[in-house]
Amino acid sequence: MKKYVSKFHYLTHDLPGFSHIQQVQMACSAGANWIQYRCLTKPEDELVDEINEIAEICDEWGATLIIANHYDLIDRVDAQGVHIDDTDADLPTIRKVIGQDKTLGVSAADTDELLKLQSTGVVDYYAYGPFASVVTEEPDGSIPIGFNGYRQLEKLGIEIPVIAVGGIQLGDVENLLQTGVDGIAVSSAINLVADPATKVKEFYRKLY
Ligand SMILES: Cc1ncc(COP(=O)(O)OP(=O)(O)O)c(N)n1
Ligand SMILES: Cc1ncsc1CCOP(=O)(O)O
Ligand SMILES: [Mg+2]
Repeated sequence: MKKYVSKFHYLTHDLPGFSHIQQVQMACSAGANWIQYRCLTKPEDELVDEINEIAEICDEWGATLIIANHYDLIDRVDAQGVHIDDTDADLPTIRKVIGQDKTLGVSAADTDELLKLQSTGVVDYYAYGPFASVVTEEPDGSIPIGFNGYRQLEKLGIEIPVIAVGGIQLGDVENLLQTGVDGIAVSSAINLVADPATKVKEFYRKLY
């Protein structure tokens, strides 16, 4: 079943003084229609409450909610899908756990990983990156893909939407879209600036 995947994925981030809930309120009210809750710090019981509070905000604004990694929580939260950052995860099992109706996105860092994901037949979109260096993370050895890397996608015969991610700034959007990617995912370029809501709107204006 082919599912709708937005051109713009807004990712929350663990930040002092700007909670995930505040981030989602900001993004939805600025027009974001696809929110990924990416919390790497909280225990499970706190996650469930926070995700359900965020789900209410998303419902109010008509935004899709994806949760990063915690697919095992899917029956306890009102989210429309899951993003898995580990390409080596047992994706067919994860698909079984979440069911056919939920969206399943997975990260890939090179073309071999993309092809491996494609061979599973259970993934709805690929997040391919990092595009450039990611300021909020310790270096993990990933080689930035850059515009040229995304231009190679056409030759690979990838049939599922590819979302560029990692270190994307507003000024990169036009050129990224010309490479053939289906969309972009952004966290830092929005969450770390003084006026994040204006930045969300600027990303939308570049994308549509
Ligand atoms: C849309 C999207 N892309 C990437 C990630 C996470 O990035 P990744 O580097 O694959 O994983 P971690 O840094 O979280 O280990 C994401 N969550 N969503
Ligand atoms: C944390 C992370 N690591 C690789 S992609 C990604 C998500 C967002 O990257 P950015 O914060 O640069 O938009
Ligand atoms: Mg990473």
